[in-house]
Amino acid sequence: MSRPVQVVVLGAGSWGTTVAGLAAHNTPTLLWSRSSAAAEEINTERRNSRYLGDRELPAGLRATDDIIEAARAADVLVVGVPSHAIRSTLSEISNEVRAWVPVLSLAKGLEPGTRQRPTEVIAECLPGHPVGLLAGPNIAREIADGMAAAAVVATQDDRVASALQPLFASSVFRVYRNTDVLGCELGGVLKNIVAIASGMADGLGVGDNTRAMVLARGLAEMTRLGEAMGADPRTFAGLTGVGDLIATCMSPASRNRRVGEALARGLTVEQAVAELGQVAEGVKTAPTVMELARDFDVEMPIAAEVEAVVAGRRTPADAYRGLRKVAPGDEHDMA
Ligand SMILES: NC(=O)C1=CN([C@@H]2O[C@H](COP(=O)(O)OP(=O)(O)OC[C@H]3O[C@@H](n4cnc5c(N)ncnc54)[C@H](OP(=O)(O)O)[C@@H]3O)[C@@H](O)[C@H]2O)C=CC1
Ligand SMILES: O=C(CO)COP(=O)(O)O
Repeated sequence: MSRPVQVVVLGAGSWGTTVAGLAAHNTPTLLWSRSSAAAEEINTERRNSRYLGDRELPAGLRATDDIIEAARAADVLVVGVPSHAIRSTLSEISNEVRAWVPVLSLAKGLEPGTRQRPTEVIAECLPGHPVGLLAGPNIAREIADGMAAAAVVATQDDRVASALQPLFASSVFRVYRNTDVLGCELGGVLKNIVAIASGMADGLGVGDNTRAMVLARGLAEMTRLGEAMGADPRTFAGLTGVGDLIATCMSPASRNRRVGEALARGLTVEQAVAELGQVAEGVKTAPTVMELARDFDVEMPIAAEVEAVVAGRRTPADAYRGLRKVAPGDEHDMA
């Protein structure tokens, strides 16, 4: 009789812990935290109080602070640390993960400096492994509370995604497949920038029409850059595109949206991030996205204003005044 698949999740933040909880309902799951106190709390109290409050974690979930033990145990490796920490985390275990173990990214940012997507960083750190991602409109706390949601496993080889789907799925967590890894990954990355713009709009007290305009034109920017980079434009109309955009721009729990709101309240970006105490990937990713927009010659006026605010060159109110100056052309064209 074959033994069950061992899932290992690296990173015990809000989403890493939640995904580990999903997997633990289906198969043995080990969660690595760099904090021994957090690992102990998960093992003894079945809670990760810093990130998920009092929510109870499944009994089958085990945690460790030993990354070598975790890497060696993995039949499936899930990378749940923020984008800027993927390379340093995987460099510790590059010789420890068995050949052919599939690796799934949860991250929704770009690596500063290299401009690489998480799956590209993973492929460099763990060459030869099938690499993909799990993404979609997935606010961690709602899923940890058992509310219904859907996500996408994206891998180039559809057979790998088919094998991974049931490890994370449940009666309330639907897992779809998509072979457009680039499009799915960019959707998750780019919606964070629009969510900062949406939070700024809410902080400035705009109405629902303005909010809808930011979402619709933000989606147009995401799709334009994605298509220019080689993604399938249809992907942006799906869960990892417009789906994640809506969830992140509307949810009071979204960290990127909350950063935008804090900026509109007059906080500096450093103060906004400190107030949050969790990762908001859009802050670090905004300048990198603008570099890509220039390289691929794509107009991204909303992302440009967000980048200017995050860099401290513009106030949120000025950014919104700036957006009003963009001449509206054909809806399907550039700006
Ligand atoms: N939260 C959500 O709803 C969702 C998040 N995501 C994405 O998942 C990724 C992780 O986010 P999330 O779990 O929410 O983030 P959190 O801020 O909640 O947690 C980050 C985790 O990564 C660890 N970490 C941070 N820096 C390092 C480092 N340099 N080396 C090793 N570990 C590190 C933290 O450890 P410590 O606690 O010790 O600081 C913590 O365990 C992000 O890319 C995010 O965009 C995707 C979908 C949903
Ligand atoms: O990606 C997310 C939901 O799908 C979480 O968004 P935040 O990182 O803004 O909280």
